[in-house]
Amino acid sequence: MPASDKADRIRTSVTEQEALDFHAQGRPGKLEIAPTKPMATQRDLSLAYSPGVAVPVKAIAADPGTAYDYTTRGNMVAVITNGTAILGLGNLGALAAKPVMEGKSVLFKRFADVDSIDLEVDTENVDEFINSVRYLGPSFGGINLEDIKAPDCFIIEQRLRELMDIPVFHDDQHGTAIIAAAGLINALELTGRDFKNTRLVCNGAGAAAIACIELIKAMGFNPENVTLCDTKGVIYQGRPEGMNQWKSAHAVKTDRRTLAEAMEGADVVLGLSQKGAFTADMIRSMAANPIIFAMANPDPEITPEEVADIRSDAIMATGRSDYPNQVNNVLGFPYIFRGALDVRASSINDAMKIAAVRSLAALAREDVPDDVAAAYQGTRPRFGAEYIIPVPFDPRLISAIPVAVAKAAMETGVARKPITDLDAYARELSARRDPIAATTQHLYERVRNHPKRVVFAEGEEEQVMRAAIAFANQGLGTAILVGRDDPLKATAARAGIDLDRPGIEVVNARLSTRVEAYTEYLYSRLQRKGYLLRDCQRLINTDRNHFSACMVTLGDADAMVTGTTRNYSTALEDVRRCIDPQPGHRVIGVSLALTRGRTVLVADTAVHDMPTAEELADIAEEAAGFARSFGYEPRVALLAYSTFGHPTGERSERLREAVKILDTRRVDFEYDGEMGADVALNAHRMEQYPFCRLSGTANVLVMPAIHSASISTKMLQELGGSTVMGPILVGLGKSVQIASMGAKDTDIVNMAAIAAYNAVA
Ligand SMILES: NC(=O)C1=CN([C@@H]2O[C@H](COP(=O)(O)OP(=O)(O)OC[C@H]3O[C@@H](n4cnc5c(N)ncnc54)[C@H](OP(=O)(O)O)[C@@H]3O)[C@@H](O)[C@H]2O)C=CC1
Ligand SMILES: CC(=O)C(=O)O
Ligand SMILES: [Mg+2]
Repeated sequence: MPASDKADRIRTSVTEQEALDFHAQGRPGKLEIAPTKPMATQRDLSLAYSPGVAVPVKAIAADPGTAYDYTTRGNMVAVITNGTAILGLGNLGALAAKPVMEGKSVLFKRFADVDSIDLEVDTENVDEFINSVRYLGPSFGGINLEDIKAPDCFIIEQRLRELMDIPVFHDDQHGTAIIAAAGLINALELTGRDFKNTRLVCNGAGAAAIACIELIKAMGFNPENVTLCDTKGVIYQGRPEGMNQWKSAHAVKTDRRTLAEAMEGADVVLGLSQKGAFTADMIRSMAANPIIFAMANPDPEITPEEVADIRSDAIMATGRSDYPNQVNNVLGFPYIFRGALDVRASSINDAMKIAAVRSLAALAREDVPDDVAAAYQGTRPRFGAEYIIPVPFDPRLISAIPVAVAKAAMETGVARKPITDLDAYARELSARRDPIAATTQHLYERVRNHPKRVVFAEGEEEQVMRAAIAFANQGLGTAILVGRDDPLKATAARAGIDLDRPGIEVVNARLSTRVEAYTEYLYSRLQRKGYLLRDCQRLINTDRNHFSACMVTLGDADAMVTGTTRNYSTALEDVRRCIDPQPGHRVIGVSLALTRGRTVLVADTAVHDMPTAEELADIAEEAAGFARSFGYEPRVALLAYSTFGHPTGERSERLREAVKILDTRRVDFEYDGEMGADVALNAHRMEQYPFCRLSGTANVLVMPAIHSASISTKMLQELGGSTVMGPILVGLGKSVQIASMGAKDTDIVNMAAIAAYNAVA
């Protein structure tokens, strides 16, 4: 497949409206602060606040190191900017930088469980900025400077490093340099080049660019072979205009004056400048097998499609997440600070940065194990031109990079709390990562690689239209909206939604040429169940669930999503009138409960009211199969209020019976029960039953009945802070998902994506 086709296929897009809606919906912005201690009783108040709080105050006054034990300091990083170089958008001011800084803060949390707050300082005066930050040291374990223009950023970072005793790290400089260096090491290896003889051009001579070339030179890259360019062209020795001391340090003796001249015959070009800075002719003039890192955000110096149109021998990377090879500092800052915080480092030094580079470069060369493959684009990546660097969702990053950084900090004497057992530390780190990212990433990427036609049965609803557009825009396939023309158009017009776009189809049941075929099909199924032909005609003409389910059954769509306007059970009955279970399967609902560091699947949350022992065994089998399809190796616990026979009771008997039935079926997954939820989910509690056959805590929970399934998942969601996806329908002969009544557009897209995923052969 030509590279440009591949890039088109992989690239996703979001509309400007979607980006605004995403930020505005619910609580505006992307962050909130949540307490970590209960504040429920008079006693809590006495401990958290006066008088109890005085005790840690005195302890910290006596020994400042204990602030790490008694306050948030040890896991708290400030993301600080003045908005003078926001991405590649330029100087748009402190306030406009806030969405990016909130974004960096949530990435800290999402990827490395580092708590973070954004601070926008409204001054372009270097001294004022330094003074605003220097006194904030007691509040934080680290300072991540962001999007401050060069050369101010060099002075600011240097002075704050001298003034503060916690890590001060300018992400655009060092974060970018670390990732670019790791990608470069791998790209050089793949093209048979080395640090000595490779000729590199760097376009941009600001924060990111200067740090990148300083780091690679520090790692051994031949300085004579590096040409730096800025808006005025090549930075040559003696250039009079647009210079500063940081540029001068990298000025070279050369007759070349323009970027185009510099790039002629170059092996590598790093873009840390602005959208569109590289032309086709420049790329054409580069050496064979050129390495092109177009890292400007949000739009690169040249797109992978444009490069692919010119030449097929390039290794291409951008700063964006929707192309292969994302060279972006998101791969670095969460993990570098994780490691630095965990050893209470006083700074982030060169050894720690180089350790991060090597760790990242090495990870891309390793085989991708099964449980990690899920984070990649449907297919398992292999070290090569389209995979020179891990993706941000790679779950190995959290256990690899912080360990390397912490180790380097200890070796260079900046660790104030060394870690003795680094293996145990690596294991702890894995548990800090929220698994939802890898799960959903895998699902979306698989569908993107196999786009589907999904019918959205309730097409007249505004949130369904928005979901359909998001589905199509994300490259998941074609969204078919079912609805009557007039109300559909009226709702779209009122909501300002334009449905006339690629990837969206509208089908009106009354006008469809397929009505007769659907009616005949439905009548063949229902004629012995008391339905007349005219009843079936009415169902097809007027009921969108029946019409849509028949579309899927008769091959006019691959999958269906419904549920926002009806009760779950009503929608399910409608669908089941048209679609049978998969042969040999039982239809059940599985909910995914995602809590920090852990995912559990709960079944049956949708169909069986009070299952028999036989049905419970079926549910266990269906749920285990579903777990595998999502990349989890199932450990199934059949739950009850009792554990292995105590206390005795009739309800637990059914679960015990189900375990015996599974024994006779010789299934190929781990299961045991009956047991309480505490035993299933807590390794120490499980140890009290050494005969328990599960090799670890359960990740699939079979509930004794629908009420306990529903109550427990809803409690997890409301009280436990879990994200719950589902119920996801499993076992139907065609792929249908039912969203919950009143679901928002993002929930509906998720359900549509799951429906499409299940339709992928
Ligand atoms: N992928 C990633 O992880 C990251 C990417 N970046 C991207 O790098 C770019 C620069 O960011 P940063 O270093 O923080 O910003 P700075 O403001 O510090 O530096 C910008 C530099 O780019 C130069 N420049 C701007 N336009 C052009 C052009 N058309 N041709 C040549 N040089 C140009 C400027 O030249 P002059 O000195 O003459 O004004 C300046 O040297 C941005 O697009 C940003 O998004 C940054 C950090 C991380
Ligand atoms: C990624 C980043 O930090 C930037 O583009 O500025
Ligand atoms: Mg930045």
